[in-house]
Amino acid sequence: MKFGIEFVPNEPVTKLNYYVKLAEDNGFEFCWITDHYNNRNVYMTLGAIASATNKIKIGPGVTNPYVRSPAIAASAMATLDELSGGRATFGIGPGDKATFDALGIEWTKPVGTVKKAIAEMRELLAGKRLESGAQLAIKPSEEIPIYLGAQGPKMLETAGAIADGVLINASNPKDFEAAVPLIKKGAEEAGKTMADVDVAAYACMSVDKKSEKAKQAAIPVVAFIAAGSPPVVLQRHGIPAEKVETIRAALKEGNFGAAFGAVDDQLLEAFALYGTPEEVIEKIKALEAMGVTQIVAGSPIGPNKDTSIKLIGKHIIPA
Ligand SMILES: C[C@H](OP(=O)(O)OC[C@@H](O)[C@@H](O)[C@@H](O)Cn1c2nc(=O)[nH]c(=O)c-2cc2ccc(O)cc21)C(=O)N[C@@H](CCC(=O)N[C@@H](CCC(=O)O)C(=O)O)C(=O)O
Repeated sequence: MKFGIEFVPNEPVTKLNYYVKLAEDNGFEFCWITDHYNNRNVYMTLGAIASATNKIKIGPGVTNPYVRSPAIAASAMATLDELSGGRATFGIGPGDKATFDALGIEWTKPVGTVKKAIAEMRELLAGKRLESGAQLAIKPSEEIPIYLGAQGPKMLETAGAIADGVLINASNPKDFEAAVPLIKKGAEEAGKTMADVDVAAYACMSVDKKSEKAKQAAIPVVAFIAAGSPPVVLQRHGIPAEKVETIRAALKEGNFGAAFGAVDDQLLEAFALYGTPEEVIEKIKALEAMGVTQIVAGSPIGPNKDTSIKLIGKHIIPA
């Protein structure tokens, strides 16, 4: 099993550098930096991380083809690859509607747009010229792996067909029971096998020596995940729509006490990997049995990031 870690660049980059170096020293193989326009710039953050680390693979987890063209993203990734000594990995997804509404960007044909962007990036990163005439003057040292952030069925099939890996915002085996056959279908139709696709559980993770402390730290993140989950996901986990409606309404009013108070064990089991290292190891085994090959420790990571990164490095990664 590979291990990655996700950071949202919503705190000073110098602090992120510290956490990523700590993750590298504790055996994490990948670092994924989220990309939302209102946070610190993903590529400037990655450039700083490249200079602060020397082993961990680093990249956006995930950007999208609407806010930057494939040529601009390819230039950024070739630069990151040079800066990091060949450790660049690229994560791209269709982005989300709220972002594009705020930026006045029309969000059309997400599957087709992502497909085209990945094809153009592969061409550009191989030093080739696009039909448009675009061509990079810088070529990366190694082929940069391209991961697709996906949840929907068509996007999952597309990931299997054209990507080296897929980053799925999910923490429960039921989600991978549904996703892996779609990824497999896409891979096989493209003449690939599942061995060619790194299936990553981009999980809400919370680890602590005390299970209750880990659980409390996961609750706020689970509230937002539950509120943003489509009906198909709620049905998959047998979660009544009205339970999530209560949380959605409370979050909308800014009543975080009521929203977090409505998060119960059913929601925690569905949307988080939480508990003591021993408890989380058991949950990871269940994900592995469903075909997951990378665990990405996503927010909150635990009640205390430092402690949790060290606990994961000491007890979970070697297990
Ligand atoms: C577009 C959407 O795809 P989706 O995979 O479900 O998208 C949900 C998320 O993956 C997407 O919002 C990601 O960008 C969210 N996301 C992040 N989004 C961000 O903006 N920033 C991040 O840092 C980020 C990180 C991240 C990490 C992991 C992950 O899994 C997702 C992450 C969807 O609806 N797909 C459906 C239908 C799409 C479809 O059929 N569209 C047609 C036509 C539709 C039309 O007419 O427009 C087409 O595209 O051609 C499907 O896959 O079946």
